[in-house]
Amino acid sequence: MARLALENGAEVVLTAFPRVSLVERLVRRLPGPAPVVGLDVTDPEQLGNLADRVGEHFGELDGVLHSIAYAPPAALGGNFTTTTWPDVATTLRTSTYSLHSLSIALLPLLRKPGSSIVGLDFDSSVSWSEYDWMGVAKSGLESCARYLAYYLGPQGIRVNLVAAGPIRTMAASEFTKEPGDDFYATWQAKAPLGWEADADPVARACVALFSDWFPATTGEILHVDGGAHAVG
Ligand SMILES: NC(=O)c1ccc[n+]([C@@H]2O[C@H](COP(=O)([O-])OP(=O)(O)OC[C@H]3O[C@@H](n4cnc5c(N)ncnc54)[C@H](O)[C@@H]3O)[C@@H](O)[C@H]2O)c1
Repeated sequence: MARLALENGAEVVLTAFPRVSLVERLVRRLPGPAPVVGLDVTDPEQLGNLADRVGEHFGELDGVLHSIAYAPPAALGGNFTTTTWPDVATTLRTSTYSLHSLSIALLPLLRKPGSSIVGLDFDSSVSWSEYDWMGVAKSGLESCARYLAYYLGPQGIRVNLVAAGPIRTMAASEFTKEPGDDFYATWQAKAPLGWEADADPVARACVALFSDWFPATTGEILHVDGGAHAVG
């Protein structure tokens, strides 16, 4: 996403957790400079000074991408019926409430009217084997996005989600650990357009939602999954 935005002339600031140095190393591979600020989205103090820290780089933001999720292993992987509240709470705080906390923390910097918040979602209209409490968190994320759309709309700020098909990332490997579990192949077979588990179409959809090509769209979930959500 950052690569695509930079290639298209945007300026980008990235947040990093847990290690800023790791993201700074990744940034060196990008086609242009992108400042990095540390952010634990569950830490009220870091959220409280986020606008100041980001503001040191850019006085105004055209958009915010929420690409944050975490669930402890005990909240994933078939543990749904035995997960305890502290693990559920961590999942919801990091993966659901963070859309609210990140958006509100950066609200002073968001251009009004005309800016856009985009979050990454995974279809939560059905339960998925192994996804467990992250599925619940994504349902909450979808609702949170609709409420933010309602409350921020009058300031001309749009809030939308991109529901992506599965992409091979570190986080995704947490719930596709079983050797015979070829979730990706199943998805590819189901999707009318096929599905290469490639992040590029997902990044393109995010950039489109940030652009002025969706000026009247908010509270929406845009599926970028090869069409898998639409077929039984
Ligand atoms: N990989 C997939 O198949 C897939 C599919 C649909 C949606 N998504 C969503 O895309 C987003 C990115 O996930 P990913 O798969 O690229 O995995 P990832 O592990 O690369 O991304 C998760 C991100 O959350 C950040 N994070 C975790 N805890 C944090 C905290 N306390 N404070 C701040 N940041 C924190 C991590 O630093 C990491 O950058 C997530 O919202 C995920 O649910 C992923």
